[in-house]
Amino acid sequence: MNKVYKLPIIVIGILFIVAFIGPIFVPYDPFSYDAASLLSPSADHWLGTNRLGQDILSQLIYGTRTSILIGLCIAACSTILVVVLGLLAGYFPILDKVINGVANVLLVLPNLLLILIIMSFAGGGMAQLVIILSLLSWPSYMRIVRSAVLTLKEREFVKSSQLFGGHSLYILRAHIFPHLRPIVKTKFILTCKSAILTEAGLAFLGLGDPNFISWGSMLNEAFSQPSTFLNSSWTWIVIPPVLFLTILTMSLAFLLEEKTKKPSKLKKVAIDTIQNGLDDLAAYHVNIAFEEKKVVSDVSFQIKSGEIVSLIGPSGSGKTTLARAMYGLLPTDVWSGDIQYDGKSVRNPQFANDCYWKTCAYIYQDARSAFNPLLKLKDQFLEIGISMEQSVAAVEEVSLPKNILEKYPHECSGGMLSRSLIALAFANKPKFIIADECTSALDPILKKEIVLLLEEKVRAYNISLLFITHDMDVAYAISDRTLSIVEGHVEEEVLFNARGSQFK
Ligand SMILES: Nc1ncnc2c1ncn2[C@@H]1O[C@H](COP(=O)(O)OP(=O)(O)OP(=O)(O)O)[C@@H](O)[C@H]1O
Repeated sequence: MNKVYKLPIIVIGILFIVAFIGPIFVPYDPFSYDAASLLSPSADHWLGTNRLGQDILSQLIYGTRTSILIGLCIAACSTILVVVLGLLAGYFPILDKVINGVANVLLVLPNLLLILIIMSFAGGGMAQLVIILSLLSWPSYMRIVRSAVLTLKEREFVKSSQLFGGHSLYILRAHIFPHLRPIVKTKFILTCKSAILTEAGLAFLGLGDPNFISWGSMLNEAFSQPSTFLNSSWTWIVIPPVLFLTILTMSLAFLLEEKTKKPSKLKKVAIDTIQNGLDDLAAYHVNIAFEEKKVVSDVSFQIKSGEIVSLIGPSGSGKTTLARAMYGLLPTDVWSGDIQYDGKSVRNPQFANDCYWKTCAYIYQDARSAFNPLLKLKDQFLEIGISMEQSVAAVEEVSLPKNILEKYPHECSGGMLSRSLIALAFANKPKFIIADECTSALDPILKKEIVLLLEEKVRAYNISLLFITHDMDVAYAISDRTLSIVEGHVEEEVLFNARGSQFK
């Protein structure tokens, strides 16, 4: 586990123990005035006493409990409001106007002023504070949850659950809420932090609940005497509550750091001296594992300039995983070995900048999800660094009309998008292309068309192609060689004169 992630958990754990077990062991009643005023730290009073003769250590321990309880109560109430109202507003259009309207009103109100006025008139009780802060702190995050729900309810898995007759509450709980967990976690932690700070601020201003000791009320008491900073008493009456407040709020902020995933158990294999000549695509001793599960074992192969090699294998054998590693799309800690294009390693952080769409291109399995739905196709062509004229030439080369560049992906058919993706891959005339089951979603006629187009272009420009498929016919029809992958092991099957089988 990441150290930055672990430390705040330990600190917060210790503060919880102090808050909930500490009061059992406190040496003095935090409200009693029995001791002398402003005693410096000693064996009797470890952190000294304040102006009223109250024990600072006992107050600090009770203050920790108050701050943590306030933070947890407000964060829980506010987060429940955010989730429930956000789900209802996003999923049921009829409730959206009402909930959104209330949120809009609350968002324009000056919160701090409102809290000060209400706390002054309501007497500053803890219950009032929890209610006011919970009611004022939900609108902004509710809007985020609502937007996420609006997007999620258009996704296919939600639509199909609706078609199967799923009840709205079931869909909200099982299909939508799990996607909101990162937002909910962030909201809970940030609200907890700001509630602790707000309570401390109000108590410091003298608007806290007089029945509870809090870090803010300790500071209020410390600053109520003009001589605080004229002698050394500030070191034991000001520093402890400020330090605890800082430590707790900083730990909460760091709690938002992402936990690193468990690293996969891959042995680093020493790579032999690089043997591939230029113009080769080479994989050396590639091993891929996700946590405990090994997906690809010690795979090595080379593809020479202009060669078409198919990687075939049953579903789940590791084809896509290997292809993703070959294009540098997998995190480097889940795979070992090396993969090189023209002697350039995908492990090099500069590889993506220097080579993507220039030296090598990748044709994704699903053309529709490869394009950004909010950008016209022309913007996505220009993104790879070619001019408008080159984009027009690229689409015309795959027999598409040039006006397709003015369309958004949703205005194109699956076949048009597959052709566009091929046009994009060939636009810079790269030396290598990896095509990952790029025809799997197409009907047989279109599949044949796209495969033959791909082969024609690859041969015409002498490009090396790694074609991933589980369709043997297609593999035999267009490849110079096939590699078959079974349970993560690659075996080579050389084919002579195989091209021209029944696929054509
Ligand atoms: N991110 C991941 N975490 C854990 N396991 C994964 C991950 N990605 C893939 N796998 C596992 O790796 C194995 C190979 O998956 P992969 O998608 O490479 O298969 P495939 O040969 O391309 O299958 P298909 O032809 O059905 O697409 C599967 O068992 C899969 O569960």
